[in-house]
Amino acid sequence: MSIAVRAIHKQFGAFTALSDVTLDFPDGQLTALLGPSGCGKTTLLRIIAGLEPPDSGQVLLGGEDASHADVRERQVGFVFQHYALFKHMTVFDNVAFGLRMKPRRERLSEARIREKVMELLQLVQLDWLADRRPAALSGGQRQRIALARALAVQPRVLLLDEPFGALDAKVRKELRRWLRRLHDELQVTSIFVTHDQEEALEVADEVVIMHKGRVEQRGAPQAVYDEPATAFVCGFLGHMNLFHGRVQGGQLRSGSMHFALPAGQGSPDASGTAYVRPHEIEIEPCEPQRRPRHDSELRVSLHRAQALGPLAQLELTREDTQEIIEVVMPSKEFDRIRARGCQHFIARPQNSRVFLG
Ligand SMILES: Nc1ncnc2c1ncn2[C@@H]1O[C@H](COP(=O)(O)OP(=O)(O)OP(=O)(O)O)[C@@H](O)[C@H]1O
Repeated sequence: MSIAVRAIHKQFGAFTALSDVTLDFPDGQLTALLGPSGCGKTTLLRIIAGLEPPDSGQVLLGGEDASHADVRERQVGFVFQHYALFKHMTVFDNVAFGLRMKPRRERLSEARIREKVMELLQLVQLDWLADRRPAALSGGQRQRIALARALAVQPRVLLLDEPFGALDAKVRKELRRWLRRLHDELQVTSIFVTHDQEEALEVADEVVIMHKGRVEQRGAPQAVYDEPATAFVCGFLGHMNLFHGRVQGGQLRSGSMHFALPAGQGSPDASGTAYVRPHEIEIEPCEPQRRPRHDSELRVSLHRAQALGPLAQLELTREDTQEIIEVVMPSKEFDRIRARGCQHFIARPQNSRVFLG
C-alpha cells in the first residue's frame, strides 16, 4: 500500500521539527529516511504511524486520508532500535502476541496461530529458537524476532526506526542484506530510518535526505550519490575534499586552482566550495621544481599514506594553501609510487561539484 505525506508541519514549542514535508512512498518500495541526528526522521515516522499528531498536513495511506485514524486502524508494523521483546515470554509467544490480542471475532484458532508463527519464524530463519526467551538471543536475533512480531499482524506498511542501530558493524551489515532479501520477498511498503549513509545507499530503493526538518533531496541511491542537489547532500553522502574559494572571471578560484562553475551561475565575488571525492583525484609523481601546467592542476606533497587491503588512502598537502586533501587509489598503484620514493605530485580533480554561497 502506498504512503504519502502532504505539507506536514510539526513544532515542539519554539522548535520546528518538520517544515512543509511532502513525500510519496510508492507501493512495495523500501525507502530510507536519511539525515543527521535531530533532522526529524523519527518524528516523521511517528506521524505516519499515528503515534504523534502533526500540527498541520495530511497522511494518506493507500490514497485515503488517514490523518485522523488511530494507530490500530492504520495497521502499521514497527521495529525500533531498542525494541523490547517481552522478557518473560518465549520467542514463540512474542511473535504470537499480536495475533492473540485480536478481538475474538477476528482471532484465528490457536492451531492456525501456531502455524502462522512458525511460518514467520522460518521466514526470519529463527524457527529453531521458538522456545527460547529473549535474554538467550543475540542482538541481531532479537531484531529479527521483533521484525517477525511486527509482520505477524500483516501490517499494510512497515516502519523501521534504526532497527539495527545498536548492533555491531558486522552483524549490522549481515542484517541489512537480509532485510533487503526479506523485503524483496514480501514487498510490503517500508520506510527505514537511519543516519548511516552506507546503510541507506545499500538497502533502499529510494533515499530521502532530510536536514533541519526539511527534505533536501530524494531519489535512487546512485542518482543521489552522483548528482547531489545541494551542498548539504554533497557533504553528507560519502567523504569529500572541500576546495573553498571565490568566483573570479567566471570560475571558482581556490588557491592556485580553478573550477568550472555550474551553468548559469557565478555572480562576481561570490564565495563557493568545490567538492571532490577522494577517488576522483588523479595524481602523478613529479619533480620537486615542476609547476602545474594548467589551473586545473595542483601541486601536492605526500603527508601520510595508509594501505588498507585493495585501497590506499593518501593524505597530501596542497602546496598553495597547505591544506590537506585525501586521495584514494588502488594499493597496487600506490606500491609502484612508493617504490620510486616519490614525495611530490601533480593532482588533477577528475570530477567536481561546485556550490556557491
Ligand atoms: N516530544 C518532543 N518534545 C520536544 N522536542 C522533541 C520531541 N520529540 C522530538 N523533539 C525534537 O525534534 C527534533 C527531531 O527529533 P527526531 O527524533 O525526529 O530526530 P531524528 O532525525 O530521528 O534524530 P535521531 O537520528 O537522533 O533519532 C530533535 O531536535 C528533538 O530534540
